[in-house]
Amino acid sequence: MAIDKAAILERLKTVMDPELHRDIVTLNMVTNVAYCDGLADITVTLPKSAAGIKEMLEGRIREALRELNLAKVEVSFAYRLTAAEQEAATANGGGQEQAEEQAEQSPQDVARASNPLPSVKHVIAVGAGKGGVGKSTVSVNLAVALARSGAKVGIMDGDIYGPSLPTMLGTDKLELKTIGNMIVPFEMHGVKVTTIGALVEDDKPLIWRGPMAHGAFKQLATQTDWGDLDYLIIDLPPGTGDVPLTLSQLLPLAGAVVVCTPQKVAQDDAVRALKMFEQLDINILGVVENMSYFIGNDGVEYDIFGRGGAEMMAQENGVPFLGSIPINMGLRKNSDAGDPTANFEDSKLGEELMNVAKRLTHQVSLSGPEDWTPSISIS
Ligand SMILES: Nc1ncnc2c1ncn2[C@@H]1O[C@H](COP(=O)(O)OP(=O)(O)OP(=O)(O)O)[C@@H](O)[C@H]1O
Repeated sequence: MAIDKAAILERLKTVMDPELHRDIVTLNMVTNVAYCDGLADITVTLPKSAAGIKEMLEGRIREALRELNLAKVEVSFAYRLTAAEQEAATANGGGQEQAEEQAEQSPQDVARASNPLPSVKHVIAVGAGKGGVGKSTVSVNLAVALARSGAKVGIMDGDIYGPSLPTMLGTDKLELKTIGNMIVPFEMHGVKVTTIGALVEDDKPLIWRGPMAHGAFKQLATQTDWGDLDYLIIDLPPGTGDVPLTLSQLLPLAGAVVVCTPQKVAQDDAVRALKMFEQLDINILGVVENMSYFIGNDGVEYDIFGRGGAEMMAQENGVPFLGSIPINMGLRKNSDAGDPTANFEDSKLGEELMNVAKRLTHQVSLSGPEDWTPSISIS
């Protein structure tokens, strides 16, 4: 068998990242492969925070290349700094050169260089480690809260496997319009909305293979006529799959919000989502604790799932906490009825939702370059 760079890359595609369960080539971690006369030289670039998996990865790489019978394999590691780490290195004096040397092209660098949505100021992804924790509910209510505060807001159903936005925003009976090859977004509750749900038949199972998922997501994001937006919220599918990877390479993000319920099992999955965003070089804007507590008819607050669990998880992982949303029957009913505006007529719930949005805009203002000031202020 002829050995060349392509053959080495093929073998490296069998090496999986232990956290993300995807291969290191697809994750863009293999930043250099050189081969000559039986000697292979491989460079793997990791986020600094993943330095601990270096030995394990090296072992897996050597194992994967064994069947090529190479005379010698050199594996070296480089580390990618987050934007905050690069700034800190520069501020510490003399660190810039080192930071530049270490900074490889991350998926977000690629997205920043070719931003297909320059009229959108801040793209915010909303993700969760697992389904059913209220990711779509939080996405919708954040979008409406931001719009009620005067911002121009769009929301996109990136949950291409199980779109909930048509029901939650009441667009399910509406017909999608296009002009030329551009989708005209619905305008509901003060928010521009686009969803894969409008492009496929109801009740049809949505099965996408990797490249199809990539194409559907890309088309929805870039072929919607968003106009000027302050915020574009993207409701991601649950877990750590193809879509976040596509997103990280496609759009420069202000960051990601991770939704989590308080239970320990939900926290473990949310930590996986945090790690995924970190590895894709996506800034974490914060964690939202959904279904935090329940207020009974007796007015007593019941901590059904262990209120505060997600906040503690956020603290332990050094990421901001954006606030708690209670279990609320009205919230569920309004979601089913496609009427999120009604959530803001309940003073306690409305206040909680507005507070989460306020903290989010604060984190966004901290996340970007200095000229990225948020265009609204929520009091
Ligand atoms: N705080 C809450 N109080 C009451 N009901 C809620 C709350 N949050 C979510 N729900 C309800 O829970 C169900 C699941 O919520 P949602 O669809 O937002 O979850 P999800 O994490 O997006 O799920 P998936 O990713 O599997 O689509 C919905 O019926 C929603 O109305």
